Amino acid sequence: MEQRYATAPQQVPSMTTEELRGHYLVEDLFVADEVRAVHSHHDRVVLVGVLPRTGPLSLPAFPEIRAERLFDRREAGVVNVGGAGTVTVDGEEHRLAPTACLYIGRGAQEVSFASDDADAPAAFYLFSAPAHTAHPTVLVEPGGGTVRELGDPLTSNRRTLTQYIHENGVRSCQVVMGVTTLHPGSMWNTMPAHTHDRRMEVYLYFGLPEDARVVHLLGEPHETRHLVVADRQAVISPPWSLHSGVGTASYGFVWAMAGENQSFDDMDPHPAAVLR
Ligand SMILES: O=C[C@H](O)[C@@H](O)CC(=O)C(=O)O
Ligand SMILES: [Zn+2]
Repeated sequence: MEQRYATAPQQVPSMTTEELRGHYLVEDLFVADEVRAVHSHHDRVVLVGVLPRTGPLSLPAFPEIRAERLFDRREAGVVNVGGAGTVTVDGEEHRLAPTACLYIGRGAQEVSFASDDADAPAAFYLFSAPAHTAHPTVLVEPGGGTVRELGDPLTSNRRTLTQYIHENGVRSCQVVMGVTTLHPGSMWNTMPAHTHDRRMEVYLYFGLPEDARVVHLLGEPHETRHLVVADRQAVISPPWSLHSGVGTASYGFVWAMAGENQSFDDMDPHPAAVLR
């Protein structure tokens, strides 16, 4: 488990490109036949990437959190950003089609992952946060959550946002999670941009062609920086950072938050004209 300690906005102006990427970009979460984990100390979120190709993979113990199992004190949302596959939680198999979401509640013991087809392997993305109680493990089929249509083709930001784990959907302690997919020809996400100082957030970009990139904006609204992001890379947004991006091709992303509240609309807008 890689440790990413929390950062303050005052650090951002002096960071080089490499430093910005080292703090906020997760480049290699999905490696064939491996389980990779990154611990962001912003709200103690753990990101895990699991890419089972030649056989099933089990979720290991992570000594850094001093627990026998990841779910001893935690919950997680899982979204499959690869081909179809299966997540088995304490003997119960859950089949995840591409972009399906599985919530795993506190107390789960044995968790394993498998792909249907080694030539189109599943890619399971876990977003885990500390949990004070156990909510039931629930599967949501692709598009099965609360759907919001956002943006306009004229501003190149027409997109479909699906909330899976949220206040009025699958229950959790902290995790709020969903998937946004851009319509063909639309390239901008989350513009106008926003911050939510009560929650951190992570975007995992997927479905981006190999030679395309997303230019992702971060930082305080009056002091923005950018990261050039490839497919299946994640960006950590501290609560004080905006998070928005534009692709050189269209794409989707898994967004997930944890923190003080689960109120999706508790956000402060920052129109384009105020950004610096
Ligand atoms: O706080 C909410 C998150 O940033 C995302 O849900 C926004 C998003 O997916 C979008 O505008 O497309
Ligand atoms: Zn947000």
